[in-house]
Amino acid sequence: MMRDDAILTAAQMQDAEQAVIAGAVPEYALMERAGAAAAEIVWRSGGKRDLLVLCGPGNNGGDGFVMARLLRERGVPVRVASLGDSRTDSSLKARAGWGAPVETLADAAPATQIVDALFGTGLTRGLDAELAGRLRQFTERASFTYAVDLPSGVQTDTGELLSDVPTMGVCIALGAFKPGHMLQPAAGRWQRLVCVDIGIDASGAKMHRLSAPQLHPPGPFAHKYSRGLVAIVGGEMAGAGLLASQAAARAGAGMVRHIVQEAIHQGPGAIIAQHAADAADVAASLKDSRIRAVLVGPGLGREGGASDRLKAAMGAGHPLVLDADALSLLAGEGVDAIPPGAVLTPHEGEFARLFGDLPGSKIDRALAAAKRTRSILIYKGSDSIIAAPDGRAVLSPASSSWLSTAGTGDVLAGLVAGRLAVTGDGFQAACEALWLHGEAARRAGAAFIADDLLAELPAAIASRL
Ligand SMILES: NC(=O)C1=CN([C@@H]2O[C@H](COP(=O)(O)OP(=O)(O)OC[C@H]3O[C@@H](n4cnc5c(N)ncnc54)[C@H](O)[C@@H]3O)[C@@H](O)[C@H]2O)[C@@H](O)CC1
Ligand SMILES: Nc1ncnc2c1ncn2[C@@H]1O[C@H](COP(=O)(O)OP(=O)(O)O)[C@@H](O)[C@H]1O
Ligand SMILES: [K+]
Repeated sequence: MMRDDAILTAAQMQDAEQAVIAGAVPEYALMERAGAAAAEIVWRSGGKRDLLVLCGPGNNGGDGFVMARLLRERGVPVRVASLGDSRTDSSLKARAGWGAPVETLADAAPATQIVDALFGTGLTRGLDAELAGRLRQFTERASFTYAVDLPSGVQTDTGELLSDVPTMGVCIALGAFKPGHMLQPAAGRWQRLVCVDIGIDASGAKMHRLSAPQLHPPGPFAHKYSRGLVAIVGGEMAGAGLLASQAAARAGAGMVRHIVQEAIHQGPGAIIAQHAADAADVAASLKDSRIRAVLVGPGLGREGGASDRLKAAMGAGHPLVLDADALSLLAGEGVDAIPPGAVLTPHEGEFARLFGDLPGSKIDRALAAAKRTRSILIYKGSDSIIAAPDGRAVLSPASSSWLSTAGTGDVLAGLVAGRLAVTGDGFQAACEALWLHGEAARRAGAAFIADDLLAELPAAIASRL
């Protein structure tokens, strides 16, 4: 049955649909389910306001015809405009079920509500300019707008906009999310995204939407070491390391040591500053079998002894989180220098420096990089992706754009290290950290700075216990 966080590509969706059809559910029955579920959303949202359904030639258009029929039965004043003939058996059947006149897109008058059932997963190229323009006109004149499965013009598997796509009110994903529902720039093209069950089995999906984690308070016999000791190897810029240290501590680690280059104590008393002037000192500081995670990168710098400090951190044999300057330094050496099993947190620039110009969607690129390095990747951005070498991927729905401020990446890296120390599992730690990061940003509201995220973490964690 439907997992409400599964993400399927167009081809995987087709396979899932074929599996249901092979189980003796006719394709048209699936279309009826899709149309009924989408119609229910329109009904709840727009009630009896006048509605124009725009139908394309394929099964997306078929869903539109089913919606039109069902909403007419509920007393909604419905009109349908189509691009031309319906070209699939199921959509012809749905059109026959509508059984009323069909207008042309050129002649149809606007309406208070618009359903875009022009193209879904079968889109092969952008809408021609005239059609895209007409869709935009209808959308701009309507108060309620709905996209069936995907807004027409969105490439299902990459989230690219193949033609102009107006922002819709509600996007109704059918049966499972598609990559285009999570990836930019498509992911900004609606105000609300819902996924409706049409009875396909997505339990084998390897891609999921990031969901709220289940966290646990420390047990009664917990102590600071049992909860996880994190070491953060800093360098030139102590501020970034401090942000990361506090995030690691607030993520639930029992103790955080900030291994600093300059012997100046900065930051809250709970963070233990440990002076390590050079790489040998760093190596000595990390000779502690109680350490469960080492983070290196935030504030490390790239000059002077930064590279040696990085090597000392990587050589200590503890579970690793590599961020920021660590990634840039490693890019200079080639990806083979990255120890397998680490968690890497590159933004777009760091990713390009490390892996060059990989082909495919952002998901394809993240998965290829995870496989190549045998590491867990958080490929950051407004559509962050967590990828594992075994092909698992978790996609974050767009989080607060206020995160685009200096230091938020350091907070994320600290959260990953903290959760890694607690859980011992890089993939789980990445998922928990990314969710906490987004949730802290949501709670922080507008115009926050990276430090403000730290104060929101206890409440974000408390909400998931
Ligand atoms: N296959 C199934 O079992 C089900 C499919 N469903 C719906 O079917 C959709 C996929 O249906 P289809 O595979 O028929 O594809 P679509 O309905 O998305 O569109 C494909 C048709 O449009 C044409 N086309 C593509 N891009 C075009 C462009 N830019 N300009 C003009 N024509 C273009 C194609 O040649 C093809 O004829 C899903 O998104 C979903 O809405 C649902 O009914 C549920 C069941
Ligand atoms: N427009 C945006 N919308 C949502 N999240 C964003 C946006 N821009 C950046 N982020 C997030 O903010 C963080 C920024 O990290 P990074 O680029 O490493 O910055 P810094 O190194 O200054 O801390 C990442 O987690 C990234 O996913
Ligand atoms: K559509």
